Amino acid sequence: MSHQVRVKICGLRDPATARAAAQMGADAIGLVFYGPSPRNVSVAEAQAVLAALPPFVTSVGLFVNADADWLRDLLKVLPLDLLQFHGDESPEYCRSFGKPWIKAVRVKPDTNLIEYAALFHDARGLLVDAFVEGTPGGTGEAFDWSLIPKDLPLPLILSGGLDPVNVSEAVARIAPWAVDVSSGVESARGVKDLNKVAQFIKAARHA
Ligand SMILES: O=C(O)c1ccccc1NCC(=O)[C@H](O)[C@H](O)COP(=O)(O)O
Repeated sequence: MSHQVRVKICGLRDPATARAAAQMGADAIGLVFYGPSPRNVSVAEAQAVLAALPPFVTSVGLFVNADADWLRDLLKVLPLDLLQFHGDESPEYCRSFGKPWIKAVRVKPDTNLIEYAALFHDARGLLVDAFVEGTPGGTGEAFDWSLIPKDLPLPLILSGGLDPVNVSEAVARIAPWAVDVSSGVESARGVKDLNKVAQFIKAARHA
């Protein structure tokens, strides 16, 4: 039996937008903790977003080679459900926080996703994203989906350049466990457009 694809809206920064995205049917929301990103949030902003979420919506924190002590301290004051690692983190680092986590892989033509899945075997899923030199994520760029093997042994989260127009084809072709979007539902970098969020969720679910 096929599952209904889960939808994660990434890079939310304020409580009203996060709550609206959840009410539109988002299964998960992502909070970016990466200073150079236009979607970076402070601890206080993240706390406000979490407080505004209805139940059964997964809160995901995104990190890029974050200092382990800093992240441990963050988790004492921010009850994130899931950690998403976007840098060069090792499997040992990822599992050291005692929280469920997923690993992002930025796919190049020679990337072996089966090897990544073996290396990060205790991740809850593998998020595949476009490789863009110098930018660890949220680029709005897609990659060649034919590089994704059909027999990946971890739940696949497809991201990279998805938008309300291409997401239904992506779901139909790849059948991922979940889709993840940021730029494709924005009106400007870091500014979510709720009409696009609604269109994206509808298109993903009706693929
Ligand atoms: O969104 C960011 O600015 C970001 C910065 C650093 C690491 C990861 C980041 N985003 C990660 C995401 O989960 C995005 O949803 C994913 O990369 C897809 O982004 P997009 O192509 O813009 O939809």
